[in-house]
Amino acid sequence: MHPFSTRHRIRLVGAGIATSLSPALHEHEAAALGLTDYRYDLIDVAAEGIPVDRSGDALRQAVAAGCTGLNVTHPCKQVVVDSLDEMSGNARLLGAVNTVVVRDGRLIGHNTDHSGFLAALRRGLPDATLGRVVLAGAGGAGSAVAYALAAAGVTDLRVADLDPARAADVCARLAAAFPQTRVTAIPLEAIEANLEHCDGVVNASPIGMVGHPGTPFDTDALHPGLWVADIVYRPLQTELVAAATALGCDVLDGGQMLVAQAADTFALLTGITPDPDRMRRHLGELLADQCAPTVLEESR
Ligand SMILES: NC(=O)C1=CN([C@@H]2O[C@H](COP(=O)(O)OP(=O)(O)OC[C@H]3O[C@@H](n4cnc5c(N)ncnc54)[C@H](O)[C@@H]3O)[C@@H](O)[C@H]2O)C=CC1
Ligand SMILES: O=C1C[C@@](O)(C(=O)O)C[C@@H](O)[C@@H]1O
Repeated sequence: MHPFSTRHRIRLVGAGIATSLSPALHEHEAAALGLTDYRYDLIDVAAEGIPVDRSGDALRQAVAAGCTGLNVTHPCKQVVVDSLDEMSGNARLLGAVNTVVVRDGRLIGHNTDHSGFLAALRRGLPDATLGRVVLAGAGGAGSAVAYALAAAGVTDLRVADLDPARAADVCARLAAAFPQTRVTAIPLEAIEANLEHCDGVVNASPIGMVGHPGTPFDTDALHPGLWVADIVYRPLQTELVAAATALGCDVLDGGQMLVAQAADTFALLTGITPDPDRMRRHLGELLADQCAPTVLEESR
């Protein structure tokens, strides 16, 4: 029997997600593929007064109420891990989940943030030198980005987080999985000094997203030889992306990763491989509707 149903009730669990473009991206792609019974809705734990440490319960309640698959986002990706029945190898190694597949009532955690970032990096910055790279933010998405950077061949990765224990945890996990990559936790205030001798920098902290204005470090430390990636996509043109673009750096915005991780999640949930080019075009249209100038548009 085919393990995939034709009825899909997908939920995104997270806080402050009202402006997420995932519902539109998923539903548009489903319709284009002829999946007429595909709905993607939000469970905003902040708006619904659900404490973050109970987000795993929210996830199970959603499944009991008929939900057939989930995305999980900030700040729940690590918290929900203990509520799952099973995890993919990558998700277990990362200790973070952004996709939950439901099979016979069992909740199986996956992580498409790492495959999504890797695909985005390869597509958006194909010539990036992958020697020494600084990563700001080691939360749910940051740990996945760190994994992708090590998998891409970065030889010296320096990780900073507001919470130094998180940076140390990601470094410990990666050191075991990627012995060829030197992985070091650095203090937040050391980012600028480290950038001087780096090839690239990635922001995987929420700084720059709607509700978290600013940049994760002083952009005076940027230099034109540096490639700059930001995974924040609301807005696409973060202050960091704007400063790096103005300086002539090679830049990757968060839209590329958004599409790539959504495509990987869609395939896990439906068993059908979506068309990432169509999804990218649709994201461009959604952002144009919001009157946002996009680097994604220019790179199409
Ligand atoms: N483009 C895409 O497809 C994706 C985008 N994102 C975005 O990435 C951001 C982070 O998401 P998650 O990792 O899920 O959140 P999270 O809450 O799990 O982790 C955020 C981490 O950033 C750290 N942090 C906060 N301020 C910082 C600063 N100034 N410098 C360094 N670290 C700092 C926090 O301590 C925490 O460890 C969000 O804006 C989210 O929307 C996340 C996943 C995919
Ligand atoms: O964290 C993110 C971003 C996202 O939550 C969104 O905003 O649409 C969708 C999630 O799948 C992904 O892991």
